[in-house]
Amino acid sequence: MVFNWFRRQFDDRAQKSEAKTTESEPAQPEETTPSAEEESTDEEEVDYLTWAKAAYKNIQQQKGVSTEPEPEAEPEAVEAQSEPELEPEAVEAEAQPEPEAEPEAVEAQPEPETEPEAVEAQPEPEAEPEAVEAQPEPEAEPEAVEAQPEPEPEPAPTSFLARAEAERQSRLQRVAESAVEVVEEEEEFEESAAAREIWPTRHPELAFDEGFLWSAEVLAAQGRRPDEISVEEITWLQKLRQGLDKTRRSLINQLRAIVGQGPLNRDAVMEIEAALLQADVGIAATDYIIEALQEKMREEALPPDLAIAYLKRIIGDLLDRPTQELEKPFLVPEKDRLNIWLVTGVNGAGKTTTIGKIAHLAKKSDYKCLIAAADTFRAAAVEQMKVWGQRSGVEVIANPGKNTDPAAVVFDAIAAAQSRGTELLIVDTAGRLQNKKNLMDELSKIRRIINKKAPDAIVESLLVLDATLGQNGLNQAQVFSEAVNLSGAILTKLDGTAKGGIALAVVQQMNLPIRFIGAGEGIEDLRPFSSYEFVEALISG
Ligand SMILES: Nc1nc2c(ncn2[C@@H]2O[C@H](COP(=O)(O)OP(=O)(O)OP(=O)(O)O)[C@@H](O)[C@H]2O)c(=O)[nH]1
Repeated sequence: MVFNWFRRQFDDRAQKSEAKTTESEPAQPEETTPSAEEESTDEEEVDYLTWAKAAYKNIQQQKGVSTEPEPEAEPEAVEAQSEPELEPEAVEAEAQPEPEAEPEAVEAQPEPETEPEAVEAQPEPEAEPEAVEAQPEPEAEPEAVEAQPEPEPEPAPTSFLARAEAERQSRLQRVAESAVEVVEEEEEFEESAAAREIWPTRHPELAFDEGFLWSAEVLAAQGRRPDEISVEEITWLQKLRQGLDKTRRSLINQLRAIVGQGPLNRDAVMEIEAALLQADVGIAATDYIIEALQEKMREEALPPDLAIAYLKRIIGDLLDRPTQELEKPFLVPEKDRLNIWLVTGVNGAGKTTTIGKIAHLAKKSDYKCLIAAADTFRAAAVEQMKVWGQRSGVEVIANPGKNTDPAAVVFDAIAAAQSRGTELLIVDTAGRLQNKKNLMDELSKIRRIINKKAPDAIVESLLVLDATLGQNGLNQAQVFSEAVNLSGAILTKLDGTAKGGIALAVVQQMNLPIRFIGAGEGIEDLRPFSSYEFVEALISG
């Protein structure tokens, strides 16, 4: 059973549920944004806590039972590689991925047959002990399980800010208590003979802390199961949240201050408008959000917490709009068929890095993947692409000559893909903007070659946009959308920018679905875009 990182599900489960969906309606959307009414209650938080503990144990177990070479070795190797000074030989030696290592690490997850008890047991707090006992950990402590659910009902504070602070404090208290339990369990585990054997394979950096709990809540809220969560998913969410920190701080602090004053009024809405514009949400998307808020306010007075929940919902719906039209929440390459993803964008936007990261996801998800290095314009681009190919373990088709015709490289790459049964061919393209006519000619020639040589392929044209450029990036995007029929956008460098709101502008102004987001230079720092996760990372407290 292979985890499909594009679909964010195990492949066989996704296929089964798709089959079920076509048989029996109504269909459940893959991504659901909880309504304001569904916002977390104390009771749900306790469930999340149980969920988080189960996920944490599962992750430790995945690392523990693995008899394969260190799975941690890969990200470390990759981090080391991102130094540009690294010797190509060293990269080659370190980057040669153990092809079996990852799938087996995935297989090492608990068998689905053992899951039903755990899954059934979760929603009922009474059933919790079985859920925890069902974890195949001999040292699961009954005392620890009994000690778990002790949420004291708290006196309802009067203002929103006071209530939020009280909730936060009580939650931190519970997290701290749970962390103690988990640490105690870890200590006992550490003392056992089995643990001494496997201890080095554990993830010392993965702490059961507030960040872990937040990530767990976000995954649980999307219907994910604790037994299918891997350390990469948790660390990615933590990274995303950390990356959006600057945007969140400026946006959320202002929103908090505004909505904390009581039911929304005209002045408050104007202040929200200013906060959105400062986060580079753009005029069109801001107008849309504010109009939706005002309409809701005309219907009913919104208390502060509902106003925030409603705002999250509006933003989530806006981000989902293009994918709802396509009825495809994620961009998933079709198996047993040639998918060609043409990656465009200006120099420096992060195309090469992004292609390397996507190739890595494809490899991890068991796709037969190939890269075409068709940016023949910039001298070092092909070499750079080859380094990323080595990192991800994906072959790069390139033409060794200087200033070769990019369309010829694509022609060769398609031929290679067809003869090898490749499922995903990712094409790197030149990003020069100085000469718009050349760019358009080049891209349309590549497109013609694809249409002619691979008429049955599923083709996507993806635009890579540097989020740190904010609204300026959108002007560049416009040029590319004139040159090639874009089908999606990829936002890079979301880490450390205060302009994360650009995601909303891309959707609203270009009507392009965001397909992936990048939040770092490492090979694991890119994931399929989830509006729910993005909004939670952007607007969570
Ligand atoms: N912080 C951060 N840096 C990134 C991210 N994606 C790419 N970069 C960095 O951005 C720089 C440019 O990335 P490239 O992948 O070379 O960009 P490109 O679009 O291929 O540029 P050319 O090769 O010049 O066409 C590199 O230093 C990358 O490490 C990201 O998500 N976060």
